[in-house]
Amino acid sequence: MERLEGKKYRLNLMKFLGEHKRMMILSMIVMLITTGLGVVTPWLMSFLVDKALPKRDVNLLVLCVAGIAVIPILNMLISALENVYKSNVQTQITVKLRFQLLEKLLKLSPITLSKYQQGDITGRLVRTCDDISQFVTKLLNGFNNVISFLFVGVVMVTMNWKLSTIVLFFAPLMVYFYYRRIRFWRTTYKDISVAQKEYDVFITEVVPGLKTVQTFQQEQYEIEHGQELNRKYRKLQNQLQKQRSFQGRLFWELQDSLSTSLVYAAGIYFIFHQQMTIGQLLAFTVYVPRFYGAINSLFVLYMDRDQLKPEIERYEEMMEFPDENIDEADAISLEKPNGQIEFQQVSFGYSDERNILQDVSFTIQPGEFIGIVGATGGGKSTIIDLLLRFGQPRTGQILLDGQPLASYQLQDYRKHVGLVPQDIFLWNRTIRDNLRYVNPSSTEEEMIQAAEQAQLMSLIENLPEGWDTLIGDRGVRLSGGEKQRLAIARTLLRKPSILLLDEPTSALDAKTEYLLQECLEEVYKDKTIIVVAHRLATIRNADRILVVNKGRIEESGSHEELMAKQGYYYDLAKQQFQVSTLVG
Ligand SMILES: Nc1ncnc2c1ncn2[C@@H]1O[C@H](COP(=O)(O)OP(=O)(O)OP(=O)(O)O)[C@@H](O)[C@H]1O
Repeated sequence: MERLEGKKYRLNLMKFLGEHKRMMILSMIVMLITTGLGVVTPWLMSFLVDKALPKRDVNLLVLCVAGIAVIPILNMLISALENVYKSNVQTQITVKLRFQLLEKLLKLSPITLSKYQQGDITGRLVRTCDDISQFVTKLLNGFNNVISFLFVGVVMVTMNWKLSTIVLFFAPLMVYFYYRRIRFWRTTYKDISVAQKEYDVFITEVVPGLKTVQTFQQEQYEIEHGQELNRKYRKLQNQLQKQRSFQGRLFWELQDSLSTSLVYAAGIYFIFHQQMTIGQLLAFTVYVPRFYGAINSLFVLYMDRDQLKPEIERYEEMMEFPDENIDEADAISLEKPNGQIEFQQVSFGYSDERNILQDVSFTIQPGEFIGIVGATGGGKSTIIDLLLRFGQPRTGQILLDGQPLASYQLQDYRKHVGLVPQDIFLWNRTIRDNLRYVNPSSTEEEMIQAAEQAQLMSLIENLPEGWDTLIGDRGVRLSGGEKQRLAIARTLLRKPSILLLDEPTSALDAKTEYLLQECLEEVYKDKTIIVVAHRLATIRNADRILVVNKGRIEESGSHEELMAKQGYYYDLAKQQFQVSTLVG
């Protein structure tokens, strides 16, 4: 299925900060204070050496020493406060990013999402959001560094502009170094992001697949596979960290010692020529590493931004998908459908290369019970998917009560359609909660009625905790047939006007299937029912049977008509039943 062109989505990280103005302002104030305090200490030191000491002014001396002692404590307290604010902002941004992405995912069709691996989606929903929000708070540190850089710069220039000019000598060198390195590291960042995704996918597959792993004794293979993925990730991370810390650290130390030596040499020269005081030189020895430290941190922030880029792109890619579960501007509401469904030359494919359904046309009258059978992979479930509006026909159209399906408000339409899918999904909640999920306002009587219709009551009555039994992940504590009956009861509780059942009884014994069918036919005699089945017994009583093969309707008619035709259906039946008993 071709991807619809979505609007470009760009994550504006600054906007996130803007949305937390109060906290940002507080954080900024705290940062200004801490940066200011950081500048005051060296200034007090120079004051102590140049003014208090020569004058032997005890009061001034005590004041300077007290200031030098108290400022770090104040700094620490204020920084702790700032950290609390920052982590608060970070949590809020994580929640917002996750929620925004979840909201988007819920607007996409399962067909679109089937192109992605589950682990990849979970990774985006959790880790990617965490990484992004962590970076957003690092941006606050970036402001801190800019302020520190400007503050220290201004104080240095005011103190001694000549020495300040010499100090700046190393700045272009630093810019050049980082410029070269950043370009080199960029590829590694991408590889790390891919390796992370691979591990996410592996772990989300291996846990639900535990039964398969153990049955086929592939534990060792999975351990080795997991180790291999981890090794790859660790190797890339180590390589990057080694380069970042070793090359970065080496350059930083070199630059630090050279600039400090130059400051000392030039400073002593200026002192000899009475162009500078000893106190000022002392202050410079503290300011210079702080000045370059701020520049260094800004580059580190830039590198972190680079590292985060693939993650941001992963997030944006998902957000760029156009919403699929939205209505046309003039969509009409649907009070209660009669249930007449018409496929008019419908073609559909999941990818551009191949059509799964080809020119499919049929009409279902209100209240008809339709069976769909055919070879595996022929497109039966795809017909159900289209009826649920998970995809749009590539050509042709589907009508409900004479109107295009797409012209109805989607939420309205889906209210009237009930599905029992082939691949049943149940929540790890109680039986009661699984039923209530589809109709929270249902009464106890309605739930019992749905359970009775789905032949589920015998199960509930035999469970020690009855309705309040927890059924495990995806209903793992239930048998296949029990899951199917619970899924049927759940759908019946919705009281849909159109009932779609995709292999609903494949795991049931013949007697239970018979009882269920009797019940369904009775309850749904005036409603439209479409049942996809491989077992022909399931649809034998249908008003009409559509035989789907390779994306086309090969035959259609009642069981008797199709048997008499001796075509595709007859061959299918021959494989399943004693032909003589059926024809008779
Ligand atoms: N989400 C998807 N993405 C890509 N291809 C898909 C997707 N779902 C189904 N297909 C392909 O579409 C074809 C028809 O699938 P469909 O599930 O409709 O067949 P079916 O007749 O219901 O088969 P079965 O009887 O085995 O359930 C298959 O070849 C299948 O591989």
